[in-house]
Amino acid sequence: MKTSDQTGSSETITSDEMRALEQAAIASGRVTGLELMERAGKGVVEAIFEEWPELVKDKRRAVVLCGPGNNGGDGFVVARLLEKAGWGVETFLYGDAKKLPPDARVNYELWLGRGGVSKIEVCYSYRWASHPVVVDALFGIGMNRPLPDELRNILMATLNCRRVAVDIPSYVSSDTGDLMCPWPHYTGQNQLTVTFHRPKAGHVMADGAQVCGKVVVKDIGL
Ligand SMILES: NC(=O)C1=CN([C@@H]2O[C@H](COP(=O)(O)OP(=O)(O)OC[C@H]3O[C@@H](n4cnc5c(N)ncnc54)[C@H](O)[C@@H]3O)[C@@H](O)[C@H]2O)[C@@H](O)CC1
Ligand SMILES: [K+]
Repeated sequence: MKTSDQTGSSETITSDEMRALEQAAIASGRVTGLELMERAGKGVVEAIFEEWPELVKDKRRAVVLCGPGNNGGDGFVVARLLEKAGWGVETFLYGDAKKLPPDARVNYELWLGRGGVSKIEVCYSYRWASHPVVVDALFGIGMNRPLPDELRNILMATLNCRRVAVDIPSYVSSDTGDLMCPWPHYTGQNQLTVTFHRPKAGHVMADGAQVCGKVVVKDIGL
């Protein structure tokens, strides 16, 4: 597992420490949650083009799977930035848009201005081969229970795509690296994981060290 660290230090931090850092930065007035989310989404898109430079000129199709929290919010930023770069982007939302947290809701609305959002159920019968890039923005450090089967089945169907996990694959616990659903251990190939500020234990420990594939740490100015 390689962590190409761009923030000068690669020791891991816990999800609680990350949340505390984010809240302190926001409380200090130095930055808003929305700015952090924009930087996170921008970091994911940068990492995609750094990892697969051939995708820069060859505009591709991407699918972004957005969850009910701020990880989903990052996904809507990624969708908007890829679409702005000329990509065909489809987004799917797991959860109720009306219940999205504020920063995620803003980015959901911003995305609506550029493209539609489908219910995640549409993915069950998807032809993934025509979508070489799938972005997993379902759950990040807020994942607190096993992944529902229907989401696991969707993610399993994308194994042959270029897979991009926002913050962490949604089936890996960020504090332990344990798999949060039955998941094959060999699936680190063509998996890019883009996390923020520092790696988390889940990127380097236990099964997470395998299934996270290439982990890139992007600075979001914390
Ligand atoms: N200001 C911030 O807080 C920032 C957050 N960021 C992103 O936000 C993420 C954390 O966002 P949240 O704290 O909203 O948490 P998540 O977006 O990771 O997920 C939380 C939501 O999913 C639900 N959930 C958790 N596990 C579930 C499961 N197994 N099945 C079904 N529902 C489940 C929770 O009830 C909650 O509604 C980070 O991973 C990162 O991607 C970044 O944008 C940086 C800034
Ligand atoms: K994720």
